[in-house]
Amino acid sequence: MEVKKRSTPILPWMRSPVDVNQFEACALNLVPCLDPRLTVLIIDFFQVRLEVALDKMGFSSLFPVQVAVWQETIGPGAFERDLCINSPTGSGKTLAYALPIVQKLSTRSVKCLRALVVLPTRDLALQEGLRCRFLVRLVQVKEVFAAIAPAVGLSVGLAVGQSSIADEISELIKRPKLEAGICYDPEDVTCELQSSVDILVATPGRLMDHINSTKGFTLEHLCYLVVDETDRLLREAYQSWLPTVLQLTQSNEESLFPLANSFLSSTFGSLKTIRRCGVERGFKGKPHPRLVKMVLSATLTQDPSKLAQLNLHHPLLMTTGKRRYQLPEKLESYKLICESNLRPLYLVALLQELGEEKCIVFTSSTESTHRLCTLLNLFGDLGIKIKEYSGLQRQSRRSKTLKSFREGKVQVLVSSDAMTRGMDVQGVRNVINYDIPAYIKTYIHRAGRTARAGQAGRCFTLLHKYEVKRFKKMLQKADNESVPHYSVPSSSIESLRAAYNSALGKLKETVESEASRKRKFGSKFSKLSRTKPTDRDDQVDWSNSEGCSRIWIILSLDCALDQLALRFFGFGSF
Ligand SMILES: Nc1ncnc2c1ncn2[C@@H]1O[C@H](COP(=O)(O)OP(=O)(O)OP(=O)(O)O)[C@@H](O)[C@H]1O
Repeated sequence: MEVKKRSTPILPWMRSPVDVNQFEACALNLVPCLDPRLTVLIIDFFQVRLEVALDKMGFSSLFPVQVAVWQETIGPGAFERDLCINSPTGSGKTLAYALPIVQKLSTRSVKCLRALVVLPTRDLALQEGLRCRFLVRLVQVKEVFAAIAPAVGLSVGLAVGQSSIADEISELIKRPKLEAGICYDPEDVTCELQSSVDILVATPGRLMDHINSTKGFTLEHLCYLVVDETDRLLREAYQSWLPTVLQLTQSNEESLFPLANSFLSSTFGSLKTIRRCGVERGFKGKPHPRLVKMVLSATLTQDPSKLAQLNLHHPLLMTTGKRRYQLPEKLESYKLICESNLRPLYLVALLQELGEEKCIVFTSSTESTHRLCTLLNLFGDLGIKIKEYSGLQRQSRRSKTLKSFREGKVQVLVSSDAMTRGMDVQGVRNVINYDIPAYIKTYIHRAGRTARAGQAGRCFTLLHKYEVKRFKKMLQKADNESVPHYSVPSSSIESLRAAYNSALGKLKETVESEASRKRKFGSKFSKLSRTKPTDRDDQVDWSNSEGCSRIWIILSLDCALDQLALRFFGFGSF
């Protein structure tokens, strides 16, 4: 009997997308209308100004998705429609939106906040793993803007809660110079506050903090809103940031009546913002003032109710190929079948085969990341530097590890899903799924840490024979019908057995001593929990009793798991 496929409802505009595959990379000197200041290095010795643009970033051409978006923004499309961009990991989505925005703003005369890029994050310490992956992504996005924006006189800011809110405010808002000895009216001072940035990359939590409490912070002049990692961002409300931003940027009546507008501006100052007007299909020739939106992901949601929240204007879907999920073109996927209890052994044999190539090993939880990394380091000298990268570690430690990995001082990172989205580390040749990912989206984002920017890469998944069917079905969703089998020579496995058994013995001791340390730390922690919070977005809210009790639960759970692993040393946790 033929099984009927369940069809997911899809929005009408999604049925006729622009296929990014139709576009070819384009040399920078052939990109139409590209501001020359963005392609050359400007050095101004007198003002000690060094501006780094695309050339200096090592970019000589635009990638297909960047060309496609350029066409719809600076090219004939002229930003007439909101864009939904679904393009594989590592295909260059960041520059695809950064470049047209910077080009468009390059002619602005007054500095004010005109472009906002929002990326997801979590505010609770329990979800630190998720926070850290997005924090890295946020910084990367800011760096892309910061590499091109100064060349045309624009400045970029970051609002993520890494520094104190006071420091962030001083970076984002310019205060008027006040002369000593003069008494100023606070209202006058507030009126004089100005934005120090044209473009802001922000997390929803910190954005809301600035909207609610930072004097001089306004979205009144916002022209461009980018929602990166859209599917993740729309999954949660994040303090209702989206309805708030949409409401604050709604075109008000006066922008439809230029005379009223000029009256207001002459009364209240020289700066006025008239939202873009476009005469478009479906608007019966009426101007439609609006904020331009660009939403992006490698796994863009097709859920109508989620997309409706964005209030998109005549949206245009830009996607790669026919399938919703696409893997990078030069990614090779392999499966490696082994018994569950021998997985560490197979992993070590595989790592030895891969030699010094940069590699990320993904596990399904922070706990198994920790144990696996500890075990690998107890194997004796493998000749490979292996480090843990997990949400249970301090931010400073993670940053240090990531730096060493980028510099090639560490070859293997063992990570939970803390690194799956957005992380861009050059030269990662291999990704290994030590635990099979639960969803195709997770597979895509994990595998997407390699084979970036048109480079080749491999993704290995360790599987028990009973998992093969599920794995195959999952990869079919990304049009990956056959995943070749990768075999490790049995001689390699045999030669590692003795080292494995000894490593397991040492792991038992390590786990025991860690468990007792954690118990001690736990009692200290209860005293600590009464200390005062410093910054909401940055740290755990210690005053929040729910936050504290949740941390307690995770610590006790971790101790319990340690106990369990010791008792049943069949390594269920691996
Ligand atoms: N035109 C270009 N020429 C050369 N390299 C580029 C170009 N555009 C982007 N890159 C590089 O490609 C890599 C991937 O870019 P980016 O992080 O923007 O991809 P992405 O599509 O956002 O990936 P993900 O979905 O995983 O976040 C980066 O290292 C970036 O520096």
